[in-house]
Amino acid sequence: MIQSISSAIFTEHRPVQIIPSVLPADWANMGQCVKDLELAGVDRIQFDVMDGNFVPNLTFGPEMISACRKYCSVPFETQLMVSQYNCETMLEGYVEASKGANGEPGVVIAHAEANVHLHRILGKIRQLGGSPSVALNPHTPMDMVKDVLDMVDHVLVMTVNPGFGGQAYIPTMLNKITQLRKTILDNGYDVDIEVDGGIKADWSLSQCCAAGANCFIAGSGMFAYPTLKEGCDALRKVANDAQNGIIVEK
Ligand SMILES: O=C(CO)[C@@H](O)[C@H](O)COP(=O)(O)O
Repeated sequence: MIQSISSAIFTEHRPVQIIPSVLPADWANMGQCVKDLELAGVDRIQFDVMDGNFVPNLTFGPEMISACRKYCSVPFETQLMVSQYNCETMLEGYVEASKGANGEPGVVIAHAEANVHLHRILGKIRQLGGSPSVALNPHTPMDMVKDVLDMVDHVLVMTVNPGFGGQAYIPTMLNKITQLRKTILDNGYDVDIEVDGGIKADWSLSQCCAAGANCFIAGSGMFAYPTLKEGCDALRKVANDAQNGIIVEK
């Protein structure tokens, strides 16, 4: 692994956030897992919500996520990899389940491809007391969300096709991240960029950070370490280095 010192593309950096996906956790001990993740120093915890329809896999409902709330106070986020019907009918439950320990807004992520009425869904998340975010599959261009950037707190760029953990990072997403960050900066929006899928404490995270992402979701890239703290620290170090111009080359 060669490291080079070069300037990151953007000089205005937003705070780095390390966000584990709980897909690789022991689901029979999820309460203990979110507690351990909090102790490891993560900024937020992501629950991958899959409905067996929008993606070919089935995971957590709002009750399961709410049941974890009493085990930690770190904020939650729910990525709704669900069809429009499920998104609309269960939205309130997911907004509630995502809320913080003191009722503060949790991040609720709607997929651009799943929702014909994306503008309405994002507005509803805010109205219900959530922090709205929009996710883009690898094939979806950033133009698809250009006109909702004023409504969201985050945009999530998928760096794998959604549905499963442990897949290989898709490096061609870097251009989309750069374009998004440029559009956000040019318009003066207050929006974080999240990346999700195959993100590890190596060139994958480093180059996404240099392109303008500041929130890093990692499943296998976090749980592969002997301890969760080591995983969290390794991811954070690569991100901090990248923001300081130390970019890891492939
Ligand atoms: O949303 C997804 C997959 O659909 C991601 O959150 C992955 O679950 C992250 O896992 P790794 O790729 O980091 O193992």
